[in-house]
Amino acid sequence: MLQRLGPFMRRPAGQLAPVVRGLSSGSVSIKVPLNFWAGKRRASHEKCIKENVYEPATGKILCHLEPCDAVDVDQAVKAAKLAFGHWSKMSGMERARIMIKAAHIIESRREEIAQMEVIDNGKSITEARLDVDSARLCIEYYAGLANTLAGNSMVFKPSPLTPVTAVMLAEIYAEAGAPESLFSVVQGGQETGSLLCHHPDVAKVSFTGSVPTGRKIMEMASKGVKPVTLELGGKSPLLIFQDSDLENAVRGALMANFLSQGQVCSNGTRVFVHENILPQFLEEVVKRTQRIEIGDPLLDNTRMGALVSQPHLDKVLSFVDQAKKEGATVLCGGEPFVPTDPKLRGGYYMTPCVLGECKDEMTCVREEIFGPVMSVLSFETEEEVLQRANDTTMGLAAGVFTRDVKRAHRVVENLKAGSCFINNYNITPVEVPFGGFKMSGIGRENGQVTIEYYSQLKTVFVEMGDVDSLF
Ligand SMILES: NC(=O)C1=CN([C@@H]2O[C@H](COP(=O)(O)OP(=O)(O)OC[C@H]3O[C@@H](n4cnc5c(N)ncnc54)[C@H](O)[C@@H]3O)[C@@H](O)[C@H]2O)C=CC1
Repeated sequence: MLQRLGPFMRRPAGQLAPVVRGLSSGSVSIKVPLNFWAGKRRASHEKCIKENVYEPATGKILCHLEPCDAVDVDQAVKAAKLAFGHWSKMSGMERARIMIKAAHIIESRREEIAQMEVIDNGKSITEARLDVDSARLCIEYYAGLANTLAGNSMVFKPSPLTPVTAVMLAEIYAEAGAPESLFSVVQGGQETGSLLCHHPDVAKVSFTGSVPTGRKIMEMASKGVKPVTLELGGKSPLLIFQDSDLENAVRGALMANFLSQGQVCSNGTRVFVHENILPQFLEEVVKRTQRIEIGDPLLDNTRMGALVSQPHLDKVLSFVDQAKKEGATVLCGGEPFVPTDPKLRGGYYMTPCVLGECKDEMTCVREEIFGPVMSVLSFETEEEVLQRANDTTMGLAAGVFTRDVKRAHRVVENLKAGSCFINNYNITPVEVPFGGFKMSGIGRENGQVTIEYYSQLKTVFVEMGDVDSLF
């Protein structure tokens, strides 16, 4: 494993903390370039201003980001175009074999990739392992479909806050035998992103991020009349009826709010609870929220790691302050958290928060916070809660807890959201399409339908007889 981690340089031995299954928080410093095209890692061609990238768990510098400029983006796109030529001439079976090989490599390097993801992103190792599994399953699923279809090449720009693991994926595809530059990585922020959107050889733009940025992406893509897939933000409702299994409803509410420190687009952050069960629900949900183990995300027993950056942590905490000013009650959490381990003191931690006495018009109920903050609201009737649940510009996901099957289906039929969950939340198997209604996006990821968003239909007429001319 350490050999595989060769490119990631460890700090001097004296600074090494006890190793947790190979890596420990604060022990990694990456010196190798993070762009990848034409078969290898590359530095940006100009000596540009390097930006610091911080490890969320410790606040230490993890690596430096060299944003790609127009020349780099052009090279990467041209190389991807060449790769498309090779890939699309291969048989479906050959493409599927390469994808399956990539999935095997991911499986064999699961722990190493998961650890780098934790170091890059700050989420707990338990979640990161599941993420690696879902990446593998996704590739396996589409390998199954690849047998009969044409393939694409892709130039991927990760978030400048988490640049590390996408390059590992690029290396894995190369190792699996994919044509050079089939999957390339260019690093950078909005300028690099807009260069990609405007590049004449980019045929399709797929974007995951916030609604305001998604709007800009769509505008840019429209200049070249390019199709877009947009996976944007949410403010999803979770409806808990009086006849729910309370234990499962509480579990569902926690899963709907606190995975990845609340940085999950589909989170059910507006939790509507029937007024008759509100006190029991709040007591249980607060008790369990307070028990969530916060700390070193590389430790197995940690359930909540660090938020992705200091500015983002500040933003989430300011949402909690704003909620207090607008009359919500902080039932637990919502404070910066400083772990006892000295190496984690500079990390971006907070205690998960439950807000009570929330009202529909409050900022915490209307705006996406993208942090571990659950807003709880009470309701009386099904009709009322449906109207309030749908009263949002977004529509990514929604959930309902009830023992009444008829009610469950009636409610889901009326919820305006792309993914609806009955008696569970945040389940996203790769076979099932995922995407939003309203301003939460355009198009779908996962499932067979996604193929349509990444394919062109071509109709070919072949005349076997004579042309029947009117002239
Ligand atoms: N629907 C979905 O599947 C998912 C949606 N999200 C959403 O993403 C958001 C959080 O992610 P962030 O990275 O903070 O979003 P963001 O919108 O700030 O940034 C996303 C990406 O866009 C790039 N970018 C920013 N401005 C740009 C511009 N003018 N032109 C081109 N590129 C630009 C950034 O460099 C980054 O890579 C939340 O709203 C969340 O709900 C997150 C995960 C999944």
